[in-house]
Amino acid sequence: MISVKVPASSANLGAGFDCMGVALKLYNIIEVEEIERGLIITSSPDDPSIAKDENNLVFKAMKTVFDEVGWYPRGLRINLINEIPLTRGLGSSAACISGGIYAANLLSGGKLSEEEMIYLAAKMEGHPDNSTPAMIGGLVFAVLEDKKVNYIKFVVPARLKFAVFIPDFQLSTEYARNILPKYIEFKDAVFNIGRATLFASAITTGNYELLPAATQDRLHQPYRKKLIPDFDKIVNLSLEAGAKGAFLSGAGPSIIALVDENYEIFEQNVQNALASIELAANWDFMILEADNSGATVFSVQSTSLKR
Ligand SMILES: Nc1ncnc2c1ncn2[C@@H]1O[C@H](COP(=O)(O)OP(=O)(O)OP(=O)(O)O)[C@@H](O)[C@H]1O
Ligand SMILES: N[C@@H](CCO)C(=O)O
Repeated sequence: MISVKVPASSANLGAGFDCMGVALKLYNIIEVEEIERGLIITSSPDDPSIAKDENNLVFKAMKTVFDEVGWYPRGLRINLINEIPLTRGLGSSAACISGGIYAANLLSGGKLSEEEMIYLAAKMEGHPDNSTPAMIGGLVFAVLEDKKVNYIKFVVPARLKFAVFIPDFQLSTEYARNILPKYIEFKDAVFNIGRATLFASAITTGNYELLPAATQDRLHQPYRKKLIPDFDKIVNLSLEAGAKGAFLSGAGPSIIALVDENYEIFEQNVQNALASIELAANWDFMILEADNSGATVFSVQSTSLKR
């Protein structure tokens, strides 16, 4: 059996719609082994929305690899141990896709290169901003081209923390993409190009004082925040508590605030604020560091059946 550990991820990071994302230290484990016949999928904790047949996202990702390399297991057992909350904007689908591709490549003899796996994952997800950090870790700037992903990975220092607010409701990426406008105004495009560029420079040079300005967005948040009644309250309480910027995580509904040093004081301020204001949803709150490793092998016992 092969066990693969794959991180959660947060896409967009404010202005970088579909091109910036970071892996986070919150993980799913995907255990796979070849069996004599059939497909057996188990999951813990279980969730009715997790398919146990060929429609399972991990299986579908694995199958893209088997089709690509022309090797198929006789049968397959997949066990999923899920820590990443589903459909909350923390890259649960990208973890399934990148982790499934990574596991299938190991099971089928490691024929694909890292670049090929990154491309397959981005193509399947439709954009590379979750799948690439889930595959290789770090904070990634990435663009999906015709046959490859062009990307740069930045190793995030432990000093930068990601305060994650997760509500008790789901918002599917598909729905949150469908409500976006087909066209945007030229001035809004200019607004975002400036902020995304500033963000990349600020993050890589450690100039965190620029982050409150650099995390502003006009491409997706103004439309999506209407689906998240507490959005402004959470962003404002984070900034008042000392965050260096706060934004929607991926397609939402989770919200992330960036925190530099003094994160214990920030955490205390946020807990006090959460206890004292009225919110429409219940929000879980946790402080995470970036994961700089991406998908990794957790353990390998035997791989595939003898042929
Ligand atoms: N552990 C899992 N096992 C199987 N399928 C999963 C698992 N986690 C997520 N999925 C699938 O992915 C879907 C959620 O994907 P979606 O893109 O809507 O949200 P997300 O990836 O959590 O958020 P975002 O892309 O904004 O970060 C679920 O409905 C389910 O079909
Ligand atoms: N960039 C994507 C991330 C969600 O998967 C979006 O915002 O729709």
